[in-house]
Amino acid sequence: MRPYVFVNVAMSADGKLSTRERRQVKISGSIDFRRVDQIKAGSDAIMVGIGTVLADDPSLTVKDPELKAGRAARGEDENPIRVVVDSRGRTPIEAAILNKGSGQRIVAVAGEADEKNRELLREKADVITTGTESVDLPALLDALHARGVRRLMVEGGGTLIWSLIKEDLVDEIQTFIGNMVIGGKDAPTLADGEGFLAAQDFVGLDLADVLRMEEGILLTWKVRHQQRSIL
Ligand SMILES: NC(=O)C1=CN([C@@H]2O[C@H](COP(=O)(O)OP(=O)(O)OC[C@H]3O[C@@H](n4cnc5c(N)ncnc54)[C@H](OP(=O)(O)O)[C@@H]3O)[C@@H](O)[C@H]2O)C=CC1
Ligand SMILES: Nc1nc(O)c(N)c(N[C@@H]2O[C@H](COP(=O)(O)O)[C@@H](O)[C@H]2O)n1
Repeated sequence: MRPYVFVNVAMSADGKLSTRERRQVKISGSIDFRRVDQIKAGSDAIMVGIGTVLADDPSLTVKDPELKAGRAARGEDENPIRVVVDSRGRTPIEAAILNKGSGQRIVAVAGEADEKNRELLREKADVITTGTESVDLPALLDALHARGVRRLMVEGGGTLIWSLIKEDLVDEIQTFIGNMVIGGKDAPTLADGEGFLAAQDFVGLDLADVLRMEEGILLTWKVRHQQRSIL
């Protein structure tokens, strides 16, 4: 069993999540920021890859005091469980995600992670080990479900999202598309990794919603699970 998995990212008009130097870019405005805060507050857990932690040092906390209070009133921690997918246990011990705000943290590592790194991370987070060289994502989602996670938000980046899509583990994709071109063939996109080659492997989507927002557009896609061939 796994949680409902939805991806949320902001991208430029040319589909980039940031610059080729992987520097964080402000793509969306205050209305989208508020929307992201709301969907975060409505999630049981929020997940990012280690690339995002090293590039952006995000806290992934709920920002609005009313949304935090709403979670507390429902008997939940102020923040959803924050999960880093980090095979080698490279999450810096001083990272914002491990230190800012209350709530549980999980660092998901693979079997080959250095034991010293794991020991250090255990001071700040639960460490879940799955897979050998890289994190076994189906097993991780299974472990999160066993801990009560039913709704999982994935904030990026492109490498992690690609793996989740490839393994047919994503149910919904929300993208805010902003009014800028970032460019660069090496700049991260929604789904990096090796990509599919054959049309029958492409992931089919149903357009669930289109919303004009500030100077951009918010698209919501539902993933068609059944129509894909086995990878
Ligand atoms: N605009 C937006 O909304 C957002 C933009 N971003 C941007 O995205 C960029 C970061 O993305 P990216 O560099 O792709 O990094 P990711 O955050 O996607 O992290 C990828 C890393 O996760 C680790 N990992 C472990 N197991 C797996 C697995 N099974 N599948 C995939 N990855 C795994 C790997 O590192 P290892 O082998 O060491 O474990 C891998 O390199 C930054 O520039 C950031 O600013 C990020 C989030 C949102
Ligand atoms: N929704 C959204 N809009 C943008 O314009 C962005 N640049 C991002 N980026 C991601 O949001 C995360 C920040 O989290 P905290 O504010 O530190 O909690 C981080 O992962 C960015 O990459 N998102």
